[in-house]
Formats: sequence, structure tokens, C-alpha cells
Amino acid sequence: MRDSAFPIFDLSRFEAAEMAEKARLGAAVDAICRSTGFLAVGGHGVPQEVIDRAWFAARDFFDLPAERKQKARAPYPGYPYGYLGPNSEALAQSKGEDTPPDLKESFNGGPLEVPDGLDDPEALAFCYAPTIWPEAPAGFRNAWEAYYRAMEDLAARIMRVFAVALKLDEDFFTPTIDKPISALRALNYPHQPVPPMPGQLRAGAHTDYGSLTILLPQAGSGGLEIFTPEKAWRPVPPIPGAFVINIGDLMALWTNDRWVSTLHRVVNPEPAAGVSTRRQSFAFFHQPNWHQEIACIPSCLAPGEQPKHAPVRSGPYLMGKFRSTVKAA
Ligand SMILES: O=C(O)CCC(=O)C(=O)O
Ligand SMILES: [Fe+2]
Repeated sequence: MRDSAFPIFDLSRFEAAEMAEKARLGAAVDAICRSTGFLAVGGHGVPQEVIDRAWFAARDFFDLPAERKQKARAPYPGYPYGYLGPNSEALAQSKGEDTPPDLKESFNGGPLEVPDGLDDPEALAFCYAPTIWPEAPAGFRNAWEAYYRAMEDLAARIMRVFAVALKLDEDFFTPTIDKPISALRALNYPHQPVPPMPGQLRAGAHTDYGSLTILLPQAGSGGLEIFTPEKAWRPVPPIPGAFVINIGDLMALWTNDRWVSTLHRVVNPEPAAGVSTRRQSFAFFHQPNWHQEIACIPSCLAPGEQPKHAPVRSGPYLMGKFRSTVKAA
């Protein structure tokens, strides 16, 4: 872990370490998760070729004319997958803030397989709903699925770090994430030639809903900010060769708020004459099994402390949060 303004965690070093070294590295992650829950992960082993193929496929998709993108649109407001065009979501609504829609468009995809025997109608209609694939560019689905699989694998490895950070068995979370309902989102924040509406951002202030998010912000881009324990907005820089990861609401629930699901947002760019202010990113939202109950982990309770939150179920919690952000068509 480098001692800099933004912490970088070397996953390959953790994975190669002996128990004592793992515990030491885990303690550093625990400290970060108690303060902001945002860190960069290097040494992740995801091939650059997998990242580049997905990145440029997403870019080529967003470059299509609007009517071609709309062919892959979600069939009704509140449907989680496919193309969500401009004006379809306001993330701050998940925190009860009524704001104008976020200045973005996205393409979203869910789990690549439905687990055998899963017959919960809500799960089938929501997180296992089919992804609506775009007709172009060629190779989009293939590149998307390769990136999705790489993110699912990386998230499971980071959950092992989290278990060690919480002084639990390294496999503690494994049975809770063996049928994950994670979603991958490619985001495009278009060039903004006109000023936004009052209160309108690229992504309104929100926390993420799941266990952890793996972000890939466009190299060299700004805009992502977190609300620090000092109650100030602080930029999160893209870091070459690393992913930005952050914990979501379910880690806060699991740890009785010992870990924080930090408020973050994407702010508007400074107007720049003649220069495109477009920004692209990937967000992989790792989410435990649909039926998994998320209740305070007993060892996260100090003596005499009571759980602060009622248990929730992973899938219904996610569905409720997602639906609260939908802007009527
Ligand atoms: O685009 C980004 O950098 C972050 C987006 C984000 O926080 C989200 O979609 O949940
Ligand atoms: Fe987020």
C-alpha cells in the first residue's frame, strides 16, 4: 500500500503473501474501508486486451446514431438492461433527493447465466432479465462478456481481501457470492455544449447498492468525487494500470456501519471552447446471490453494541434501489 493521497492496493502481492503479511495488508484495507471505502487495485491480472476490447466496443456503440442505439433500449422504464438513453436515471433519487436526470447514457448487462433451479419470479423478471444486445459494433457481446467474466472473478478475489480485513476466514463470503447477480454498466457522459439545469450533474450523489463496485474511469478524466469523513468533496483520480474500487451499502450493513458506503458523484466538466468534454467509464456492480440475507456479522459488533439495521435480502434490496432512480419516460 503506497502512502499517497489515494491508496493503491497491490492484489498480486496480497495473494502471494503468507498469513501474517495478509493480515497486515488486510488491516490497511480495513482502515480505508472505515474512512472512505475507495481505493485503487493494481496487480489485478486482468489482461489489457480484455479491457481495451470492451472499452472500444462500448465507445463504438455510444458513437452510433441515437436511433440505432435505441434499438437496444430497455423495453420499459425500470427494466435494468440494455441501452438507457439520456434522461432515464437520476442517481440522487436513491437517496431521496428529487433532481433533474443525470447527464449520461449507459449500456447495461446482467449475469451471463441463470443458475440451475432458480425459479423466483422476481429474480427472473429483474436481475435475470435478458440483456438487450446492440446490433453493432460487431463483436460487442463477445468483448462485453469477456470483461464481465474478468470483473466477476476480480470481485470475488477482492471479497477474499475484505474477509481478511475483517479478521474472518478468507472464504467467509464465498457461499454468499457463488450465484452473484452483478451488473456491468458502460457509461458515456456526452460533451456538454450547453450549461446543465440547476442541480443537474453527470451522476447525482449516491452510494452504490451492492457489495463492491469496480470502476474504470477514462484515463486522464476528472469528475468523480467522494464525500470524505471531513465532509468535503474530493476528486478521485483515474490511476493507470489500476481499477478504482469502492464498497457499497451491503458491506456497511454486513459490518454494522464499521465500513462506510461513501457518497460519490460525477460532476460536470468546466466548459472548454473547442474541446470535447465527453467522458467514458465502466462500472461493475458486484452483488451477492439474490436470496442472500445480509445481516450484521457478529464479530463486527463491539461488546454491548446492537445491530443498527434490520437484515435485507440482496436481490430485493438492489431492485428497490434501482427502481427509485428511474425517471418516467
Ligand atoms: O462514472 C464514474 O466514474 C462513476 C459512476 C458511478 O458512481 C455509478 O454509476 O454508480
Ligand atoms: Fe456509484
